[in-house]
Amino acid sequence: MTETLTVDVCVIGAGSGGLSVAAGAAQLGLDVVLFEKGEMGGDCLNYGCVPSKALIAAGDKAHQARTAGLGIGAVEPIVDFAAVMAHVHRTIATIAPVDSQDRFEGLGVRVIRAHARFEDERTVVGGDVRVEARKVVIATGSRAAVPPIPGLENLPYLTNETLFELTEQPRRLIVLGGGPIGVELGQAFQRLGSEVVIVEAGEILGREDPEAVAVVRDQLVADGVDLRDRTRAMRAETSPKRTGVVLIVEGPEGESRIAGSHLLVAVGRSPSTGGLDLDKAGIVHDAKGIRTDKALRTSNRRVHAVGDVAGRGQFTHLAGAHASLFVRRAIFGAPVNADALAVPRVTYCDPELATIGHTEAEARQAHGEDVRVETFHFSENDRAMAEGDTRGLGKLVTTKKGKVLGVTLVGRHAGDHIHVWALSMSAKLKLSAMTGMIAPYPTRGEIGKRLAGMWYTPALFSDRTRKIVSILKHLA
Ligand SMILES: Cc1cc2nc3c(=O)[nH]c(=O)nc-3n(C[C@H](O)[C@H](O)[C@H](O)COP(=O)(O)OP(=O)(O)OC[C@H]3O[C@@H](n4cnc5c(N)ncnc54)[C@H](O)[C@@H]3O)c2cc1C
Ligand SMILES: NC(=O)c1ccc[n+]([C@@H]2O[C@H](COP(=O)([O-])OP(=O)(O)OC[C@H]3O[C@@H](n4cnc5c(N)ncnc54)[C@H](O)[C@@H]3O)[C@@H](O)[C@H]2O)c1
Repeated sequence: MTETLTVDVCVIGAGSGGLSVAAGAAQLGLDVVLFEKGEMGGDCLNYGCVPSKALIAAGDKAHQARTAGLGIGAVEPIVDFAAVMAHVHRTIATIAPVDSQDRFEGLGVRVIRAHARFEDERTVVGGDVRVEARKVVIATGSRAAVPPIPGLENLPYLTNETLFELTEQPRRLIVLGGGPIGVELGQAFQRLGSEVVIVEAGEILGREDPEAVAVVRDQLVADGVDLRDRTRAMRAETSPKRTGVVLIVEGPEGESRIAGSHLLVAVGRSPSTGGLDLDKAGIVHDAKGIRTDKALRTSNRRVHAVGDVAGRGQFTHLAGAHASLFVRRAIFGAPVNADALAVPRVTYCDPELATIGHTEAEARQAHGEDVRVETFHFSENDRAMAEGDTRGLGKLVTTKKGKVLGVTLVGRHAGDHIHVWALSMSAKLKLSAMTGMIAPYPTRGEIGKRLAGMWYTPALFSDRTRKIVSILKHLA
């Protein structure tokens, strides 16, 4: 028998976005229903950020052993793949209680483990429950896009949803797609001892600053990854002995065959809108996701969309930011603007590549001549020298008046050093705030202050300043 609930907020999807909405709304005293058809925690916890970072950490350990240096002898590490995967799953299990049904029920949320869909403009149904809500939030995320490559459908290819279930280490892993997923996981598997080939239709990490990508590329090549840029997959076949896969590709040198024991498809994501019956609720959507305005409202004014499904970027921290915009707008009525968020992104390869705002190329396209770029290399950072790892650089992109348009950092722990720029951009701080900050020495984080300092250097040590100093000297 169907139970009917009337609530304040109905959330569909218990991933990064949906859980943040549900927790926020419930803790503010609202009645909340949360539908989840799969695992609590969604992609990030179960098939995305968490397992991938755990795997990358194991790959990093293997790499450190193999390369050591600074007077420490390198050794070829013994990789116990089953133990590595046990670490991956232990990490998921350790974090899982934060996203669990128990925790959310403890917060007062009614959690329904079922597929949800719209029955009409104001009703959501799932399992044995019909929900009428003042506000509905769609937070159904995204899934790996599978390209229409002839033969692929007949192969046991991997995606992020199946990769972390592997019990045997791939001997030779073909990674289709050189975006963040392909590069992060490709490098991790190579370092764990698999042979990895990355097949990329354009350039790897094509959205990022080419100078920064070159640093990552050099490391991937040094690790032994076989990088095939500007290479398109034309067909896929089972290998002659049926023990693996063969990808027939067209690259700069013409057509060739790449054989592998496994194939990982990582060519982007498709919004999870299937089976929601969005049309019954009058919700406009397309291949990029559900269309939303700057308050994340869909074409049905009762319904909002947050996270990957909103087609505005695919990051856990962005889904979280969307959730907080929803709470501010829909619950407190405050004005919000999802188009104006300063969203950092980090690819957790080694060295890490972190960006916020415009790259240099994007800034030049948007601002023409009104662009200044300062570049500082880790080869001039004392901590990097002490650690014997001077790979990488930072780039600060501003207008000629000093408005920060974007920052790119590539280097060890770059993801931790982009935070200060995320604060600077979200709080719209002046560059002088960065030079006025005392940065502890010696840290890689000093790169932020150095970049800002470089921006002022020409004006500070100019003839005009010298003249002022000379006048002040005589007045003193
Ligand atoms: C390999 C990989 C690595 C990643 N690494 C990072 C990283 O390091 N940092 C980062 O910021 N981002 C990373 N991401 C991206 C990040 O995982 C996503 O941006 C994030 O999970 C999006 O959250 P979400 O809430 O929008 O969707 P999801 O986490 O996908 O959650 C959506 C939930 O909705 C459920 N659902 C769908 N349809 C229905 C329905 N009809 N009824 C009920 N439930 C439904 C799904 O089962 C799912 O649990 C990574 C992604 C991948 C694939
Ligand atoms: N560290 C992180 O924050 C992190 C990590 C992983 C994923 N993510 C999120 O997930 C999203 C999806 O990642 P992704 O790497 O799957 O997608 P992506 O869209 O970022 O990159 C996919 C790559 O595959 C290439 N490609 C597309 N079709 C191809 C084909 N047929 N043959 C060869 N190459 C092809 C594209 O040129 C592109 O470079 C990311 O954009 C990011 O938002 C974030």
